[in-house]
Amino acid sequence: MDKHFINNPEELVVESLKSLTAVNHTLSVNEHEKIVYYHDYDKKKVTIISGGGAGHEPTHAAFVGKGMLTAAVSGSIFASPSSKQVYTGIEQVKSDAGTLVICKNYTGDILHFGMALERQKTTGKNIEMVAVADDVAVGREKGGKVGRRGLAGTVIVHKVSGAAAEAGAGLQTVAAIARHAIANLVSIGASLAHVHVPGREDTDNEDSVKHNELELGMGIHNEPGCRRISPIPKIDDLICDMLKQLLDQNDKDRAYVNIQKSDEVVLLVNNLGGLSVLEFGAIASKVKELLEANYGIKPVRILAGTLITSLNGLGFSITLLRATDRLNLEGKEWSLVDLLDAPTQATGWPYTEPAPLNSVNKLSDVEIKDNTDVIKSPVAMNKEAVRNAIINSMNTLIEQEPIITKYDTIAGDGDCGTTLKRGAEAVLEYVKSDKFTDDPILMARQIADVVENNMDGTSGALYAIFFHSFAKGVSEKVQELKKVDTEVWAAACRIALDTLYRYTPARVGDRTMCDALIPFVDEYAKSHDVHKAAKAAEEGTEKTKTMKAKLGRAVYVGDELTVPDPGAVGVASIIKGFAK
Ligand SMILES: Nc1ncnc2c1ncn2[C@@H]1O[C@H](COP(=O)(O)OP(=O)(O)O)[C@@H](O)[C@H]1O
Ligand SMILES: O=C[C@H](O)COP(=O)(O)O
Repeated sequence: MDKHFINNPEELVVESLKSLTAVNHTLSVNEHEKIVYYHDYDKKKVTIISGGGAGHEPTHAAFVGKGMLTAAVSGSIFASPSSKQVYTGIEQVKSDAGTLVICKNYTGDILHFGMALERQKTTGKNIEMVAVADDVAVGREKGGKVGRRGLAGTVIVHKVSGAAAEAGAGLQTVAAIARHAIANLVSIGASLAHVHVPGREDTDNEDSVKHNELELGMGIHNEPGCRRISPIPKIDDLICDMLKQLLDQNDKDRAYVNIQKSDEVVLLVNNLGGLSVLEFGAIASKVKELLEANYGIKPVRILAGTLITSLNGLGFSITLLRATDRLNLEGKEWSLVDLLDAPTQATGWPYTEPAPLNSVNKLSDVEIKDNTDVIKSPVAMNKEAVRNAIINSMNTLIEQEPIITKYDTIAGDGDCGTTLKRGAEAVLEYVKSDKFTDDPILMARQIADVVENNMDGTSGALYAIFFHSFAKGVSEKVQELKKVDTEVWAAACRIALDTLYRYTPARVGDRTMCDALIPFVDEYAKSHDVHKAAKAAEEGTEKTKTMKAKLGRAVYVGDELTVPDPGAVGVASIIKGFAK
């Protein structure tokens, strides 16, 4: 997708950096050198500076804050900042205790950060530098002298380093902790598409990721990974493939960290910027499950979120940190998990209350027992007659699904027909099962439960309200009248409609399902004649063709509607089936 609101890359970077100082009052920004820094830092503690190309936000500037980075330097999109920028950044947060420079293992970063480091050393600065290389996608052979790329593990190094510095560790200790973390990190990504860099020509070409394929191990600058996969695999298969790349010790080309189920493992699932929160959440959940199912690894910490992106990259990455070892430095035992748990004011860090190691959920899910509160009917109904009537009704509704879908595609979002069909099929399954009962009160409640559990959207809600109230009405009327006949059904419908009125302002003339339901209930309550009532519903539905919608999505479509309201067609179909 090469559509952007802002196409000037330079403006993008600076304005994005400024946004961080807007949301975090402890930060300042040097716009000219594109440096975000924590201005209240303690000059007696080690400062941590990182940076790199823009386009990976929140990395790095959103990780600036007490307890994490002291400063971050941004280059242009996907390009390293200059050594002058880095030099300035180090100067900006110089400290008596020294500075640790963290960069990702990309040639531009290594050179520019390295040059700045050397220049700073000539001034006598106490300064160290580490380069993060956690990507396993490009194995040893292909990686050659360049080595592994830096991915989401970089953020973990930011955090453990910043926490150690905040705890007062000396520079050599902080650097050792950073190096230890780097040596225990493995990451891999998967992407469905390349990203477009704002301001650049459209980059679609014959090498672009095709619609039916994905790139396993794609880098965060559209770099190739280990292979293309087509067709796109099921997510479970893809995750298993990715976990194998991370954990398979038989793969000598990329077995970088030997992680066993006895280890303390931190899992980071990272959104590369373009996955919906919905889809990303599902992926993160599956990664956790498959890591445990296939490797017996239950992470002691799970981080999930958008931590290092590739602009709006349609993909995700998995990072594992082997956090088992404790480092004994400066007379203290340093735990990577404790350092990850330490608080920070950096707004980009997905802080959650640290759970005790290996804690388990203490609460069990409450279980609602089916219909234990239902009063037993004093009378039985003609079970087969009612079953057949319901079957006729549901089959009629199912037959109408295509036309309802057609109308809702025009007047709504096209899902009304399938919603109703799904509900009808579930009701059919119930009435044909041995759960179907001759107890009218229990039967009405079970129908309501089936509707509620199988229909969603507006229809699902309205039908569930109606049928739960209908069940309540059946219970009241059967106990009052000690019989089961059309008088009871009609009275229960009236009670149900009166309840529905409390949840929707829809009345006749508003172009909704109520244009069929209200005439039906009125006629049925008056004549107890389902055929007359079905006709009334049909007529009410026909009138919706010329109505102006006052409720539902049809309101947005405007006045040019000539089709009947899909919801009303649904109601009329149900009743028509009963009248057969
Ligand atoms: N406020 C409302 N009250 C009564 N019926 C409504 C209302 N809003 C929508 N409807 C009915 O719901 C139908 C659409 O159902 P459905 O597709 O489930 O809605 P949605 O797409 O909003 O979830 C409409 O045709 C109309 O008959
Ligand atoms: O954003 C990417 C890196 O930070 C820098 O990449 P580069 O080495 O191509 O300049």
